[in-house]
Amino acid sequence: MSTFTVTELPLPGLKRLTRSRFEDHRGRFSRLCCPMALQQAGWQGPIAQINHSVTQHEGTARGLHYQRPPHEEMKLVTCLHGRIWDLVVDLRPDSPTFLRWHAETLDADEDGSLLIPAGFAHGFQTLTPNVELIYCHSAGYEPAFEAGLRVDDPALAIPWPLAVKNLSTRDQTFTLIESGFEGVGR
Ligand SMILES: Cc1cn([C@H]2C[C@H](O)[C@@H](COP(=O)(O)OP(=O)(O)O[C@H]3O[C@H](C)C(=O)[C@H](O)[C@H]3O)O2)c(=O)[nH]c1=O
Repeated sequence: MSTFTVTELPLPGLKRLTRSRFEDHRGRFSRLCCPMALQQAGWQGPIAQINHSVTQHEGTARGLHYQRPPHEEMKLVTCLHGRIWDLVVDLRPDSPTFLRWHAETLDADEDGSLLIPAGFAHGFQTLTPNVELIYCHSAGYEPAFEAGLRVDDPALAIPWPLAVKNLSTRDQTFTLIESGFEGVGR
């Protein structure tokens, strides 16, 4: 069984993975992540950490987060319950799509995951109540290297599908992108 099919997305290195599923009279089974298949899809480094988040209310946004070098990280984001609008911003200063964003809808009843290269900010908005996500990270959590962008930054002009709700204080207080913003190059 091939683990997943890979769809290239408009920002270089960003991919949608669609898992193969086994279904029978009991339900369904799919392989969530497998180092060899992930590497073939472009994953670099270990699976250093796996995180789980639960978000109760529809319209909640979390993000836009990234870790600065040398702790920048790849992420594999999968929705286990509910539906989200999952968004990334390309922060690689040498990228032809620097500061461009792209979003994908991830639904627990489908089999998609978003494979996000290092050098991207990531965030999402819940489109249903009771959303559960699982994240694979290629680097461990380094709070001193955590950074973020504002979900309402006019430089990004992100058209969130719903009115944004329930931002954390931290997410409300990131600084806005100013001219000369250099992204997260090494
Ligand atoms: C990421 C992380 C966080 N934490 C602690 C720090 C806070 O005390 C608490 C919640 O963290 P945070 O507010 O950053 O959680 P989210 O707002 O859901 O952010 C996450 O979701 C956005 C959309 C992402 O892309 C990030 O991977 C991730 O930071 O867990 C840890 O102890 N370990 C960790 O690896």
